[in-house]
Amino acid sequence: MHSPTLTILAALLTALVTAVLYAVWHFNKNIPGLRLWMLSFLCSSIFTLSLLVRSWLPEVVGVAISQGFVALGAYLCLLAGRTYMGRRPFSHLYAVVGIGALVALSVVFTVVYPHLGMRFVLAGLGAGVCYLLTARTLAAGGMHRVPARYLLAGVLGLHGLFLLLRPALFTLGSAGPGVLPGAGPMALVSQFVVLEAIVAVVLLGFGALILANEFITSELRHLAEVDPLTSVFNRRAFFTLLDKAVSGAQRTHTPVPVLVLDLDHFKTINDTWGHRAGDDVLRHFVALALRCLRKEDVMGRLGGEEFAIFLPNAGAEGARAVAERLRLLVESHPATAGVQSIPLTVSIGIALCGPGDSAGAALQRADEAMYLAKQRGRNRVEMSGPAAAAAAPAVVATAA
Ligand SMILES: Nc1nc2c(ncn2[C@@H]2O[C@H](COP(=O)(O)OP(=O)(O)OP(=O)(O)O)[C@@H](O)[C@H]2O)c(=O)[nH]1
Repeated sequence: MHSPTLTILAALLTALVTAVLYAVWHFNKNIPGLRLWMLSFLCSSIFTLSLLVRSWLPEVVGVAISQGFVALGAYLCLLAGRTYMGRRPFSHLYAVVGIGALVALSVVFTVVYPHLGMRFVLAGLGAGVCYLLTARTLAAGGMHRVPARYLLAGVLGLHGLFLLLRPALFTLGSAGPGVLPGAGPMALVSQFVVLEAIVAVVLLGFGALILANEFITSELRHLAEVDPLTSVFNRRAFFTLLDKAVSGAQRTHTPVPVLVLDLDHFKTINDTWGHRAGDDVLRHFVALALRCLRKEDVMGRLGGEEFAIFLPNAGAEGARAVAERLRLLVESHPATAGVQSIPLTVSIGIALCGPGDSAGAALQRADEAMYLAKQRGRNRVEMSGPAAAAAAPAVVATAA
């Protein structure tokens, strides 16, 4: 295909991708880095447009615009990647100095020592390094969390490498028999370079959209699974996770201890200190509880001031020890409302979810054990029948 036709195609596609990213960003302004992705594509659009009007501009102006916007676009891409990954942005001073130096050198190699090859090297250098750094930034972390990020990192890495190696292609092309652009190997190289740019624009545009989609999906999952007040799992998500843990444990015939925890006299706390202080107490309680748990233990809020925990790798005795530690920690760490402290205690029921048992039934038994703890004076740990037997010879109930 004729090179100018390819350039027009590249300009149209880049403008289209920019418009799509703008629309997505307009309705999802909370997606980190999306505005920067969009601005990066805007720079690429200006660059491709500048190629189309190049013959009407003084050469030095065309070169300065191209070099400036290619480098700025790549830098914004790097910033977008870092923002998406929650990394600190660079000082923009480095970028201003770097881009300014690239543009100045390009002008030198246009006006003072005209050298097309050096201009290609300069254009590829700044942008190539930025794309490679973006690829490295996106590839950091765990692949299992956001696999699509790796696709984008791969495309960015290949594009960055191509930009760095591109001058070699032109050297090869100019060594061929037809040295004029538009004929012979040089024309083929030019077409290949524009084709690569078109493919890169489309893939990077898709990559940015996939990232945006991934972010929205994980936000929705978070909203659907996590209790907004305490940031532990909500009732539904806790049940799902417990069900999964119970099915896994039944295959290995290891019972899963389930704890139901209910704050004592929470209504009085609300009535005395106000609902907002009550909310703070709930968060304080969760923070204390998490201090007693291991990484694999799961905590959820069943509703109000009632919570549940399951401990996948603890037996009956281990569960009892955790519950007792938690009870003591809560008792010895009152919450605070301003300078005053709010005394706090918790009643805990434990049940074991063994082979042939269901998550719902185990939770029900743990709930009954928790009510027994309430009846027996609160600030206690009680185990339901089979769990108590499994924890023997430990004393069944612990008085406050
Ligand atoms: N601050 C706050 N209070 C809540 C929330 N959810 C439920 N509550 C309150 O928690 C209180 C629960 O009271 P009760 O069920 O009587 O239980 P209790 O006072 O802890 O008594 P016992 O459980 O028998 O020790 C009610 O006053 C609810 O309004 C919440 O998200 N924030």
